[in-house]
Amino acid sequence: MAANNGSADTFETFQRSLQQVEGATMVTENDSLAHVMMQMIEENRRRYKMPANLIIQITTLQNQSRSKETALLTKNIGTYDVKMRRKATIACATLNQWALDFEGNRDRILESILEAKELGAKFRTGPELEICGHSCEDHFYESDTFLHSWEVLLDLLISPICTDMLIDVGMPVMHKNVAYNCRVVFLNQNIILIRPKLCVCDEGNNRESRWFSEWKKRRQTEDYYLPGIVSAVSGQTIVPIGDAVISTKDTCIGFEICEELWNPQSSHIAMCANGVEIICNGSGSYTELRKTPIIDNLIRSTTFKCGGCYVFSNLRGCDGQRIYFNGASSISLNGDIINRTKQFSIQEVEVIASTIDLDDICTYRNKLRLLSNFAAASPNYPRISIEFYVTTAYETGLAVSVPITVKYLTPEEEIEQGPACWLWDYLRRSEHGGFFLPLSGGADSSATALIVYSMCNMVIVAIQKGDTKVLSDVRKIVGDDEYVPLQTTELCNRLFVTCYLSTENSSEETKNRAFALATQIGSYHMAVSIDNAVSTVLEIFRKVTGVCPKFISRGGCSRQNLSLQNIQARLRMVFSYLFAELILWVRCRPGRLLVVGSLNVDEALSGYMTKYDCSSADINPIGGISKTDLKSFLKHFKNKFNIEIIGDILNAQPTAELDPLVDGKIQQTDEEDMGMSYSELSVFGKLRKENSCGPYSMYCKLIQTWANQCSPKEVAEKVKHFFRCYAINRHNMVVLTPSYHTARYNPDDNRFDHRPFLYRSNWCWQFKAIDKQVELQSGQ
Ligand SMILES: Nc1ncnc2c1ncn2[C@@H]1O[C@H](COP(=O)(O)OP(=O)(O)OC[C@H]2O[C@@H]([n+]3cccc(C(=O)O)c3)[C@H](O)[C@@H]2O)[C@@H](O)[C@H]1O
Ligand SMILES: Nc1ncnc2c1ncn2[C@@H]1O[C@H](COP(=O)(O)OP(=O)(O)OP(=O)(O)O)[C@@H](O)[C@H]1O
Ligand SMILES: NC(=O)CC[C@H](N)C(=O)O
Repeated sequence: MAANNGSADTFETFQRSLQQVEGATMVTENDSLAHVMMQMIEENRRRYKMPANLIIQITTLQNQSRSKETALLTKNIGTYDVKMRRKATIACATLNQWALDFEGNRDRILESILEAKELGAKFRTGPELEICGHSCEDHFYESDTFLHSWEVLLDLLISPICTDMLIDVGMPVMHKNVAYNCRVVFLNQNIILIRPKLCVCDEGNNRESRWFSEWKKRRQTEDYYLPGIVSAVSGQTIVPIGDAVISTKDTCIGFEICEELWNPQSSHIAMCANGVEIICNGSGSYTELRKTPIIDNLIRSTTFKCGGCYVFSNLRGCDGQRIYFNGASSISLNGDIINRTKQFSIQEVEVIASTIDLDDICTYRNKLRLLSNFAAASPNYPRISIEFYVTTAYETGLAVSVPITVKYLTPEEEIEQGPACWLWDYLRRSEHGGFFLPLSGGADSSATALIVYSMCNMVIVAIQKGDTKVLSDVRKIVGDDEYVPLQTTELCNRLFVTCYLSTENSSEETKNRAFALATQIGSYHMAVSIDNAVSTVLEIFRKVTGVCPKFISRGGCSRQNLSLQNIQARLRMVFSYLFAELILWVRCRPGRLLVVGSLNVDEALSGYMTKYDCSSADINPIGGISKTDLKSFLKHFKNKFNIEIIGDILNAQPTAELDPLVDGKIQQTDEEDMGMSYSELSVFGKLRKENSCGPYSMYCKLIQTWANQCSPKEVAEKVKHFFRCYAINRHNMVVLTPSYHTARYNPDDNRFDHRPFLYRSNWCWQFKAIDKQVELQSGQ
């Protein structure tokens, strides 16, 4: 029987809710308190068309104890606010997608949706272009890429995993023959909105405007005609495409796509001023040293200035390019970061969810008088309204997420982890059996070896944490279905072959250092003499020409000297490829190894390298890192992993060891050969690329920076020498081994640093400008 004005089912639900409230006592149908409560429930239900269970649940909040009956009754009006609080759980996915891997991408998206549900979220957002992958590049010209993206979306629409959740995915969409980079928002098989990117990114490694146009019609939508395969399922023919926001029954959600956050006129400002409470940013932001705190600060300042919740969902992984997406997705509320995924991880799918009290946004914004006044005058946003609640009915027990303190990785830690993750993705995706590295015992190849070791360490940690995907990948790589790696050094031995390739000019010191490092990290190490090969090549030359080149120290000229150096260096490359191809065959394992190169930024810039020697490999994890940053990394690694030999490696003078030794001692040093120090090279490299300095402006900057150590004339000579070497050797950049993009000083000609490779190397006009300045300075 119903109690008074309440229906029987309302009363029962009320009873059940009370049972869940700690300290609450049971009530009978004729109980006076119950009577009042039932009246309230019914009234609220009528007035606000709210589901009964939601009202009951919130109402019982006030009913902690029957002994407080009077207090409760007098607080009836007050209960009103409590009932209206809106707590929403929002999920943000970080996914390791791969360009054109539609199947894998779909599965990872589904997994993330499942995880989001398990975390109690009613809304899930994901990274930019997650369906097709970010680095499809000129595949965005192909209609197949659009077709297959719709096919994946269809799979998502019909998947039972996706029901009763508002979902937002990233994919390319062609509208009126124009390609847009979009978010597609759907709910229960219906597409709610297609939101195209408003400003595309052409900075750094990004070339988005090559494939996508910006949606220029601000605050406008048009009809998008759905492909037949999607219409058949959703029953919709047209859906809105454009710059709009979504109104649910309880909040308003808006979208930005990656670069829009960086836009000085970000649309989140107008959206926030229009009452949009949750803004999702699906991102494809690649990593660079020291970049992550910059992104977090942008996000934090967004919600600090405008209030609201900003959900930044980034990609992770090497999706087929030199860049690495590092994850570090975050959820920010009213100026604080409240949740965040890891920066660098080999976990393919990582979902975070936060519960936020949306009323905290109203309160925060209401206090921002500047925003409120701006908002009062701001024009309206087109709203797509849906019959859906993002807030949850059973919210009383939901704890809201609180601000967290983010601990940022140091640049050294970024070098330890970023390239290691990139190598891991490259290895498993290219289906190789491991890596081969010519290990000289010098700083560069040793740093490279340590990055491979770091990769093995991350794999071990992930497996110990129960990551079955990582375990199955390792098993595939080593060709053993039963294999369970237990220790980093043991895994390193399976995945990593190092080789010291000596000539008569190699010293015992470097040989011993290479051996010691290999032993300490556990790599499968070999020491091979290539002297016979060098003499055989020279003998062929002698037979053909009748002469044989000599080192300067043995009476030859510099040309002969150089050729003798280059033979050794280039033969090392030949042997590296031979061993990489066959060493797994020798070890009775299937497959072959990837050759890893270890040329650094400064050598690339100055041209202190032999074209097609060990600088030519399959991939290079340190090709975008300067010697200065590499040395700090080595120091950090020594302390963190306790690898003693790194100390000796750091103390050694960098040397190519291509000139003859005298009494077993190294005569040649890199810095003497190059005529500049590595620290000077780091300065030149940064000014050239990051500050876009030509010779003249570099000189002008350095006469100030180096005022205490060099005269203007000396500065001029150093700058001129650098630019001469750079101009003569720029051709090397064209054939640079693909390397992990690390920093903004990267000289990679193929993607990041577009320059000619045939220069007038005397820079006569530019150098005259410098000379004039030197004269002026000297006359002062
Ligand atoms: N503008 C241009 N466009 C296209 N190609 C151009 C070119 N200018 C020269 N070339 C060609 O490029 C090639 C350059 O000669 P290449 O054989 O590379 O060698 P090269 O540049 O003559 O000398 C290599 C230098 O690197 C040093 N090195 C070598 C190996 C290892 C290390 C170490 O640090 O461990 C140092 C070595 O001591 C020497 O000083 C030649 O074939 C030349 O004709
Ligand atoms: N004896 C060697 N055995 C194996 N590889 C070598 C040997 N000498 C040179 N290499 C390869 O050639 C690359 C270029 O040599 P380079 O001297 O520039 O680097 P490094 O020896 O590692 O470091 P550093 O410049 O500090 O001496 C090395 O990184 C290494 O891969
Ligand atoms: N994909 C993008 O739009 C990149 C945006 C931004 N400039 C970044 O580097 O993170």
